[in-house]
Amino acid sequence: MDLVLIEALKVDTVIGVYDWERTLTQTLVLDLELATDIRPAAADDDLGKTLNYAAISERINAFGAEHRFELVETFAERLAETLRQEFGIAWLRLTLRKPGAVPAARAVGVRIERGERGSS
Ligand SMILES: Nc1nc2c(c(=O)[nH]1)N=C([C@H](O)[C@@H](O)CO)CN2
Repeated sequence: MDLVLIEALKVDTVIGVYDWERTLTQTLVLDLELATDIRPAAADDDLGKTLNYAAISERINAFGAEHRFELVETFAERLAETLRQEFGIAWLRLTLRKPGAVPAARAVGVRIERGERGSS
């Protein structure tokens, strides 16, 4: 199975468990690997036959503006569900980093994989 990639996408959102975090916007950094078969799009040179990484990136930014979760786990899980439903993504790997959350670390976060990854 082939992959469409989105790397180091910055997403502004209200996120965090502490009171001070409920009053401001923070920036998450997302990496996504999205399984698809790129051959139909490549054969016809047709964007309509693949996953449009620009449209998906816009949707992720809108998702960040729409929601105010406490946990990065919740953001990742709900975003994965939304993208799989809306874009028909069979399998994805999502890495979500919250830079600055732990000052001694470059970033902290979660990585999830959802769906069935095809074999061809
Ligand atoms: N596993 C998690 N641990 C923590 C989270 C989280 O979302 N998942 N969040 C926080 C705080 O919001 C932190 O980011 C503030 O700096 C702490 N631990």
